[in-house]
Amino acid sequence: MMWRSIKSLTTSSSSHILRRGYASEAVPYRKVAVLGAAGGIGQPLALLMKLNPLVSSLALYDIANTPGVAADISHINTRSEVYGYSGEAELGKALEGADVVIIPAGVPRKPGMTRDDLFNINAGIVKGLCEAIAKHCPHVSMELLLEQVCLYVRVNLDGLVELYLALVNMISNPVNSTVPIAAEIFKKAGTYDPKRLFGVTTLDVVRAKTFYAGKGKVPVAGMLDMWIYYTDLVSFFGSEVNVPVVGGHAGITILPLFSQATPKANLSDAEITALTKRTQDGGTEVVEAKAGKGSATLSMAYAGAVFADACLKGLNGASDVVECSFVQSTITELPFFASKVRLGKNGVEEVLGLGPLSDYEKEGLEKLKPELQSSIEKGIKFANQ
Ligand SMILES: NC(=O)c1ccc[n+]([C@@H]2O[C@H](COP(=O)([O-])OP(=O)(O)OC[C@H]3O[C@@H](n4cnc5c(N)ncnc54)[C@H](O)[C@@H]3O)[C@@H](O)[C@H]2O)c1
Ligand SMILES: O=C(O)C[C@H](O)C(=O)O
Repeated sequence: MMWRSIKSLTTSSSSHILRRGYASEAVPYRKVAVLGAAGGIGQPLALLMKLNPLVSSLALYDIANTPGVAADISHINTRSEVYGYSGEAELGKALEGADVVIIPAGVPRKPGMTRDDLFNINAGIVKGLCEAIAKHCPHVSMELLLEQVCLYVRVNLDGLVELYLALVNMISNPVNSTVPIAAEIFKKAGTYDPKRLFGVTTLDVVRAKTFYAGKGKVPVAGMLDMWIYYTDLVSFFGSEVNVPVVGGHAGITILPLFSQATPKANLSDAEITALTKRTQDGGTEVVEAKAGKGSATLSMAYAGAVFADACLKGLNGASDVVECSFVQSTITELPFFASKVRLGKNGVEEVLGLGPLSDYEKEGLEKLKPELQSSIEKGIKFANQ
């Protein structure tokens, strides 16, 4: 475990924490933990995070099978060091000092199931993991820290002052409920910071972009991105098409805003309706195609890696990073809502508004609210019972 001093934490986003000669001067030390790392999403996500040069240390945790995954991935000659942690007794070590914690732990759907059908199993898994996050890597704001300094700062065995902080990227379904569960667990532990909890809805955006580009006959990714991919992994993630997706992450709560898509494509109302439905049913399309062997894993790993990369860039001081995510929000009457979010050194720097909606999108927005509200309430109730 590599501990960080309070001095290094305060300077980490702008300069240099060098580790064993791997990092360049400009890249701060960053630890990413993946919980559920041996699973269908966890393995390819771990691979993509290993390719990300912003990652210094990669902690792979699962209830079983992580030693093999970690050994395998650790042989890849990229910057980060890889550690495998297996079983609950090792969870604390996996989490300690993490900057970003990604959670793809939990059971996936089978054909005929809704995401909410996963609630009974996944709610308990997420609750347990969030209790551990609250214990081992809670973030505290400077304000809270000054108020309650004794609670959150401790001196480690080497005499260094430690301050834990993490951005939590929740992938486990049903995201519309697991994010509120996490928020309640963190509140109970006194560590909740709404700027640091994210429901990962990037796969909806990824799908909307792909389907829109296909139908609108616009390039899905710039040639430059492809070229950079082969020459410089720093700029691996990126595409030309942009489509915001708002609401939540299940069925009609997924609301792609094709009226705001760029570049503009000439699509009829019927085509927009079909694209909206396909985006909302994208998860089910994969579940049915996999015919009982799980849900989206590879596209989700890509989406999870894109989102985690955005979080890391924000933490490192970039001020122009915008992604859609399901976060605590006041842009509608619902307490959590997915929309464009500007990321920065503190996680969420700004929850961006919805922008101008078409009549079709306004209708979709009103339709999704009752379902999203009830999924949020279900999560809150579960966490407090
Ligand atoms: N947010 C999204 O867009 C999105 C997309 C795809 C899948 N998902 C969800 O992600 C979850 C995982 O899907 P998958 O296909 O990787 O499933 P999977 O069954 O292949 O993998 C899940 C992994 O979680 C592990 N796990 C279970 N309990 C755990 C615990 N307490 N601590 C740590 N690890 C634990 C399992 O051992 C397994 O390795 C599902 O809930 C799925 O619905 C979300
Ligand atoms: O559909 C699922 O169950 C998995 C995931 O939420 C997805 O959108 O692919």
